[in-house]
Amino acid sequence: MKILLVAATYQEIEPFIKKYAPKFNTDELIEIDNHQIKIMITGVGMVSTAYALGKILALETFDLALNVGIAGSFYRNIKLGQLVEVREDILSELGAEDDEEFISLEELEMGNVEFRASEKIILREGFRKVTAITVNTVHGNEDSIVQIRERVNPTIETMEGAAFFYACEEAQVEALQIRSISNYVEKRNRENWNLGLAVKNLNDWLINSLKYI
Ligand SMILES: O=C(O)c1cccc(C(=O)CC[C@H]2O[C@@H](n3cnc4c(=O)[nH]cnc43)[C@H](O)[C@@H]2O)c1
Repeated sequence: MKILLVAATYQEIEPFIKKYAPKFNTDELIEIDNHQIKIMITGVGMVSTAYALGKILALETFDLALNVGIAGSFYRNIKLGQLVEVREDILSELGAEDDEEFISLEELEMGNVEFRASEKIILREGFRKVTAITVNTVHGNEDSIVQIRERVNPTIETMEGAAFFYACEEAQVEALQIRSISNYVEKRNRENWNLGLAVKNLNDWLINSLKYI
């Protein structure tokens, strides 16, 4: 299978790159068992993700695009360092304010804001399946966290996932998204993040289990 492995930053998949592509360059095709894997680092956020994906998917075909990275969880029953599989991802900020109310782009009949993972490619791991939102501004304020929980009730949030699914849907490429929880969505406190554990667990999975897809 030809797989496009997509991460926002080099650091999130550094252990995997150091093991399989120590002289990492973006054109390299890595061979792991029966797979050929191309790595793409998009930069943080929806705009850079959509641009990077749009560019490569216009030129090359892939059997699967796999978006990996860290994420924040709205739920404390998901442990820091736990891997989750995003099945549905929502562009929760795309719409209009109507005084106290929010009207989504979908309700405005101007486009889709919900994107789904591939139904065809099923991972053997029993990762918790979650609904994500994709945001430009990481939630870090108690009032805005209450509001988004009431309006959407997402399980996790990232800054890229829905843009990734959107680009893959447009290019008709099967897409999966695996995230490792680095922090809880709460009033901003970077000291509570466990980036090291999240990156380690994500990369242990990539190194040991990518071959089983
Ligand atoms: O220090 C900050 O306040 C801050 C603001 C914006 C971005 C960051 C990052 O560290 C990049 C986040 C990176 O990881 C994903 N991520 C991880 N946790 C969250 C979250 O709670 N909410 C949204 N995204 C998150 C995200 O996909 C980025 O790629 C720090």
